[in-house]
Amino acid sequence: MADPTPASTTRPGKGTLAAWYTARPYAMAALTLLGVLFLLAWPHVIAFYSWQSEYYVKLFTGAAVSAVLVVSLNLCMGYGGLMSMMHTGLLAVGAYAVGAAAVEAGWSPWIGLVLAICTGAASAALVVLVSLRATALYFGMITLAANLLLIEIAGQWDSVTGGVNGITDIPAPSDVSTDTFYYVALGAVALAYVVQRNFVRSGAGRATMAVRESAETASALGIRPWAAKLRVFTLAGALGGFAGGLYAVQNTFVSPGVGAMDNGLVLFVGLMLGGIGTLSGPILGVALAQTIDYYTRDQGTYRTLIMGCVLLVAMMVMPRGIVGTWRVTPLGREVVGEPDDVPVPDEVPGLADPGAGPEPGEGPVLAARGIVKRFGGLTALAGVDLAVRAGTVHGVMGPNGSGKSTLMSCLTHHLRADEGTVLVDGRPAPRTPAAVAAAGVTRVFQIPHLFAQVSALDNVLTGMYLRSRHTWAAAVARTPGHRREDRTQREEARDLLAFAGLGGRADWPADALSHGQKRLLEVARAVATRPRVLILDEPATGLTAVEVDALARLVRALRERGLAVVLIEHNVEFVMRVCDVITVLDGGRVIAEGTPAQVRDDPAVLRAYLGDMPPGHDDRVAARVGAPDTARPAEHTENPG
Ligand SMILES: Nc1ncnc2c1ncn2[C@@H]1O[C@H](COP(=O)(O)OP(=O)(O)OP(=O)(O)O)[C@@H](O)[C@H]1O
Repeated sequence: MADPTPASTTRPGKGTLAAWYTARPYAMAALTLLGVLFLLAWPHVIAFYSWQSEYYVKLFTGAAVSAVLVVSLNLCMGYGGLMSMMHTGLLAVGAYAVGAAAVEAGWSPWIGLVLAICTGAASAALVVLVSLRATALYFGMITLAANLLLIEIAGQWDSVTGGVNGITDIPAPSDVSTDTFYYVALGAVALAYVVQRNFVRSGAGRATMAVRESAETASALGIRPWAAKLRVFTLAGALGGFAGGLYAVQNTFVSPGVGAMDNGLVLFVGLMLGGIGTLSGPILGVALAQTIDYYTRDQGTYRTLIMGCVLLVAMMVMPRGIVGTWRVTPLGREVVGEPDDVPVPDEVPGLADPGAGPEPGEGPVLAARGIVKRFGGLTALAGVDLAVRAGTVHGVMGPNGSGKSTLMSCLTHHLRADEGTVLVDGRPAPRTPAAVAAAGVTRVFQIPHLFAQVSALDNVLTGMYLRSRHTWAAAVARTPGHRREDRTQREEARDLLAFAGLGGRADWPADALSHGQKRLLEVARAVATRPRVLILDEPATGLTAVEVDALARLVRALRERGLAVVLIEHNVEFVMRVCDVITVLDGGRVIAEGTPAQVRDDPAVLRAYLGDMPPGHDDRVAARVGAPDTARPAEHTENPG
């Protein structure tokens, strides 16, 4: 099964490798089937060979419980980018939930397992909620503190946890033999794997990875970083609690020692050895780590040392882990189609249906009133007004450092203006960038902000996050409604890519595209949000003539469908070609506004670009601003801002 994050790609080609690429899915399926059959047959096989078969079945059950826990760790660290040092704590929380339910309350351990999932999720959610503003490093430290706190609570809360002695004699569910429980644990691993896979392939999973890559970009697509973190860590907590519940049932006891940090070493070894951020790697890795742990069981204090060395070597020699490394070898690479010429469609269905929020009225769809922005002693914007109307391409020009990007950041609330207001449809814009995007104002940054490791298609699908009508729980359960929506979104994303001239590269990782293709992909991803205002910050930089044409076609198509496009651009020819209105900034002030023809001949604009010059030197402007006739009288609308 291919992971959603292709590490490296290759073309089908010819010869032996091509034959291998054809045979590979079958070979992988056969290998997986063999592995599954071996695991299913294990209790019978070992009963045949050993009189200690129950011990070995329990050993495998323990490994399965660790596999559930490592899937949980992979979800938050690999896909969510959230360092967790509290996974042994989550194991303990789940184990105590089962212990307390079964021993203290006398409930069935099965009910205890449900309770374990809930308490694991609640503990993880609480940790995220108290660390919303924490950076990655501090988040890791907070989880470490949380783990210590959980162990302390377990040791002190005698009436529920049994204090330092813990809870013993947790009854096994009736009629469940060692072998049956082994199969239950195997089923739990399969369930955890499916939950993980469905989540990372859903819109919520793509949003999680978007936040991991860049919270700023994710916000511009309407993804709330805190919500994405809360979601993935809560899901990881639920799986961690589930693993803890299984642990308690298997071992029939739980004590504060279960949460001890050193128990987590085997998890980290498994995660790094198998391949963090891959679907199957961590499960394979934890199986290997458990095997090493088993064979070093008689080494006393050296056992931890050996594990530590394995972790170190794995990280130094194979930082991608076994699965990650396999996937960058010629044999394991993801095969993508040749970049064939997919015809450019005349229509993209989704484009005709722009925008969240109310219908635009007569007034500007996006407006700035008196925006002032200072960086220390530097006034980057000194009272800028801007009014962007639906169905227009509004250019924003100005020399370097004139404040264009700062203005865009203030419009989308990526930066907070010191003075002034931003209005969307005449009403004050929401406070956060994600909420501004949700209100229909999307932005493409000056420096490409793509999700490099995922495919072009997945990048565009990430842009559709806001439009999903299904919850992440529906995505994890793969309900029929969610599957239908997924199919429709994929078709639309492919159409959009084709419309942007990237039809043949939908399955390529974004990283493998040329600079110009990356810019176009970013625009396509922003269009996928179906904005009503699309802000493009220097989109034509570094594009070839063909790519500039594709961009111009896209921009015109958006205007025809009633969108407002705000275009910051230094490519004057491009601006003159596609813009209806142009605002020119200089020194943080609006110095001119009008049609391309008006702005082109404006003396203030000429001065801003060329400095003061003697009369009659307007011909220099023809080269700089692209004016065919510089002798025409200036008719400009000056706005001193
Ligand atoms: N985060 C920041 N901290 C300090 N100064 C900043 C910051 N961002 C921008 N500036 C300054 O504000 C002024 C306006 O910068 P801005 O990037 O908005 O200009 P621009 O017109 O977009 O320029 P360019 O065309 O080169 O991208 C510049 O003097 C810049 O150095």
